[in-house]
Amino acid sequence: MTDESGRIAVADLTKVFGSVRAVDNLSFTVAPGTVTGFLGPNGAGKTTTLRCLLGLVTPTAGTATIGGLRYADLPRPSGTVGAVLDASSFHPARTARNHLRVLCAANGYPVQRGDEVLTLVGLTPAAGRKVNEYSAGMRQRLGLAAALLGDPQVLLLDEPANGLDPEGIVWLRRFLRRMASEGRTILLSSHVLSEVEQTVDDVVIIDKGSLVGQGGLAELADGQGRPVVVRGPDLDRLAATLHNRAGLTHRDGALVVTGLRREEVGHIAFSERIELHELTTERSDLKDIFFALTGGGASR
Ligand SMILES: Nc1ncnc2c1ncn2[C@@H]1O[C@H](COP(=O)(O)OP(=O)(O)OP(=O)(O)O)[C@@H](O)[C@H]1O
Repeated sequence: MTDESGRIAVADLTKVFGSVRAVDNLSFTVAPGTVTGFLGPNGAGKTTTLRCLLGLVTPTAGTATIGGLRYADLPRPSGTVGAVLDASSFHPARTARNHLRVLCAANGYPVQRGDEVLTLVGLTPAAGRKVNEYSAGMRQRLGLAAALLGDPQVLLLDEPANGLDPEGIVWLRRFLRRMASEGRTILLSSHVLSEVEQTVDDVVIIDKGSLVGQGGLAELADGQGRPVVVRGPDLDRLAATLHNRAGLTHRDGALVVTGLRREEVGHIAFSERIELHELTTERSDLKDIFFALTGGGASR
């Protein structure tokens, strides 16, 4: 797999439905080999963007491409991109195995490919059961199996954690990590940050159709100024040294410093010969970052 063939590029994308600007001049790229969370409140424009990438919606302006090509121009669409937009649209009376056989026949894949993808998603023991007996988590897996039929370089998943129990979320996380480690590009949407926080490397955050943040999780968290927690026997002297350079609070015997990076606090302590027993960056609550960027709640 070459890098460029699996790169997702959304450039100046706008989609207007009547009076609603569902996507508003949105630009971002997603690199192969990563799992990227596409985040935003309900109605932010995530599904519309994914549908533009899949050629299901015609952009009002701008482009949404995979490997530099619009979906309609891909020489082997199902071998390039697999998608799960709605994991409930299966024929209820069909078994999972039969469902995949129908898809294999329709797309020109050998029938055994259906069984291969069922194994990949761990559904082989339930392959002979009717889909209407499937749980929400099993349907998600079946949707993924169908998306994988063409061994695509890119996976686009709309709210894949929906309906999954904690065990299912752990499974999905491992599965997507494996897919990314094979060089695939994974873009998954969610409006529930905590569901994908442990799964994604990078995030693209949108609100009201526009980009409000993009980057690695740590990078975004740092941008919001994560507090630095310091412990040691001489915190009063450190506080006196820092008091006009940073925000300071005392908590549980520690000094909590805001407005300086951990390295800066460490350097100042070192140069003032102040002994430290702990110097850590507080784990930022991504939920707070998300809310700070989007204002929280539904966009429209
Ligand atoms: N076919 C359509 N016709 C009219 N309006 C639409 C259509 N599709 C989407 N919209 C509107 O565009 C906006 C963005 O919707 P979209 O489904 O892309 O958001 P989303 O971020 O995926 O939301 P959710 O998290 O709720 O799935 C919403 O206001 C929605 O009502």
